[in-house]
Amino acid sequence: MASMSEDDLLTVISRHLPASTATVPTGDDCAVLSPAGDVAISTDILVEGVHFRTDWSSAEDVGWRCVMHNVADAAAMRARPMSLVVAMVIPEGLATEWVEGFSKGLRQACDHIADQTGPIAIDGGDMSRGPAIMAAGTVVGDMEGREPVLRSGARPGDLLIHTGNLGASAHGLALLEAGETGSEADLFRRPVPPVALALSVPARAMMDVSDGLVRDARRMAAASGVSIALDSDRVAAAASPGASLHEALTGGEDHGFLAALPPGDVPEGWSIVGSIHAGAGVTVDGADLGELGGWDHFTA
Ligand SMILES: Nc1ncnc2c1ncn2[C@@H]1O[C@H](COP(=O)(O)OP(=O)(O)OP(=O)(O)O)[C@@H](O)[C@H]1O
Ligand SMILES: Cc1ncc(C[n+]2csc(CCOP(=O)(O)O)c2C)c(N)n1
Ligand SMILES: [Mg+2]
Repeated sequence: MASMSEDDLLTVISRHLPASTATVPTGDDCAVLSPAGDVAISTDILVEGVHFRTDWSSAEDVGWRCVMHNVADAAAMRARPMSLVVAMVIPEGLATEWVEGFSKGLRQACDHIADQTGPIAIDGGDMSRGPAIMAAGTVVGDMEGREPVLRSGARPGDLLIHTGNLGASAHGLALLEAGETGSEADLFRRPVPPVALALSVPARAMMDVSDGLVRDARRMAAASGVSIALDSDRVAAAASPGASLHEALTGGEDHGFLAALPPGDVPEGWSIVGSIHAGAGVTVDGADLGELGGWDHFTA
């Protein structure tokens, strides 16, 4: 690593990135994009020791997550994820192979998303030395003429629906902490947000679930000025097979989608987990949950 210049490292990284359709792709001071509609933009950081451990996740896994955490935010607005820039902090002594593997993971995730919703590329980034591995992705989403779906659109009478691997990441984390393996550990390493389902759902409100169902539902309830009633039987039925009810209610990082849908048919791939009412806050089976929460970086 010490012998590699920044330019050499960039050459290694670039070799693995997906082909771009950007008007000006990576390589200049900025990329230039030509979206069809309004732009949705969001950013998400992964920090070694906080979001991943290198003994639990390969470099490819971390690259994959960097893309998935970001594209989920774009899709949650009903924007088609079209481009990412990725800024990295690389500690001294980190093998070039790790950075190369990370780039391969970016590519694998972009290929997966491209298969679902169309082309997406890494159109730039930045690198610096620093004390721990960090990767900050910034996603650009193309609204393509659609109206954004906000957290504030839920109305009393709506159904609360979810799609994704609810609780899988939390269960996977528990498996890894116990030194065990399993399909949820794989989903922790490589979450798969169902972005195509988010882009097509006729929802009134939507968000990706990053900090846990209850905590994120509270955010939707607050933004919409409504109360959200979660039904534990329905949550358990919607949960990822190995996940407990507690993991489904409080686990984060699955990056599935939570949406408020006007009454009617539930689209394929989505499950009802609750309902929207007048009032405030979130209940489970009618009970106020007090502090039962989810992930908070500053109190965890
Ligand atoms: N440091 C910051 N400066 C400005 N805005 C911020 C900052 N951190 C968060 N925000 C904004 O606050 C809102 C809530 O942030 P939060 O990180 O909870 O978003 P989120 O979508 O729930 O997270 P995730 O990326 O895990 O899906 C977002 O609109 C985000 O852009
Ligand atoms: C090593 C390790 N320990 C704990 C966790 C759990 N974890 C970290 S951040 C987060 C919530 C989402 O954060 P953000 O909103 O920043 O995406 C969760 C559930 C992990 N992933 N890795
Ligand atoms: Mg989000």
